[in-house]
Amino acid sequence: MRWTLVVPLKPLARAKSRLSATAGDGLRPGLALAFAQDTVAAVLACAAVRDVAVVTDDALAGRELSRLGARIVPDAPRAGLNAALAHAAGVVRTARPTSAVAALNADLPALRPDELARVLETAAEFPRAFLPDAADIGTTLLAAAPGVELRPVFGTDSRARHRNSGAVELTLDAVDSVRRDVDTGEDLRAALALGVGPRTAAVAARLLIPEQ
Ligand SMILES: Nc1nc2c(ncn2[C@@H]2O[C@H](COP(=O)(O)OP(=O)(O)OP(=O)(O)O)[C@@H](O)[C@H]2O)c(=O)[nH]1
Ligand SMILES: C=C(OP(=O)(O)O)C(=O)O
Repeated sequence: MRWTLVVPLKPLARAKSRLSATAGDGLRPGLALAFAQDTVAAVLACAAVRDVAVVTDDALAGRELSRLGARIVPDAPRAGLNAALAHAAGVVRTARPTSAVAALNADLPALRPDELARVLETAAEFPRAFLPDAADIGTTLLAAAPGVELRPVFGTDSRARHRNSGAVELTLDAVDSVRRDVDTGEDLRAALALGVGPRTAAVAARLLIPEQ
């Protein structure tokens, strides 16, 4: 089974607010874009993925991510993350009615295509399945088989909320890169230790080595 992935991204100026102690206003939007670029590049390199739609109203991110090969879906109905994901899943299914669809966060700069492929292969065994984040509190991926509605409930305590919604929790070993979302400075250090993509590495180098 090959998948269509839906990746949500807020406007860069507002993204990654919890990284403000690590990256000032000058660098944070670029860091959020670098995370999204490295995430989308890894998704597009994954053999289990047919195509990627990024849900965003950010013009710069839209240009840069479509250059990588993503389709850009405008953020509608502008009622937050879950409404945007549900809308985008509907849009991609209009084009491909029988597609398996998965939502994946845009803040996975250490993402490895082979690990994503293993997660998607396992998700394909269930109508709906999700992968908890590295902290075991949130969610990095929510998958729906062909013909099954995505019904996303990302946000606070989304691991419990996705479990309560009937989605199957995936408990795989050695898929750390798919679970390693970056919300804080400590998360960024953990992602750097796993090994991040080239765009995040370049911005992180500027963060850690201040310019003269
Ligand atoms: N399209 C879209 N994406 C969103 C929206 N809200 C959040 N996202 C994206 O969903 C994922 C998780 O978002 P959050 O944790 O709420 O925000 P964040 O920018 O990652 O981090 P904080 O600002 O620190 O909360 C990220 O990929 C965000 O860019 C929204 O309203 N629309
Ligand atoms: C929105 C979520 O991600 P974050 O950890 O970035 O808040 C979530 O885990 O449901």
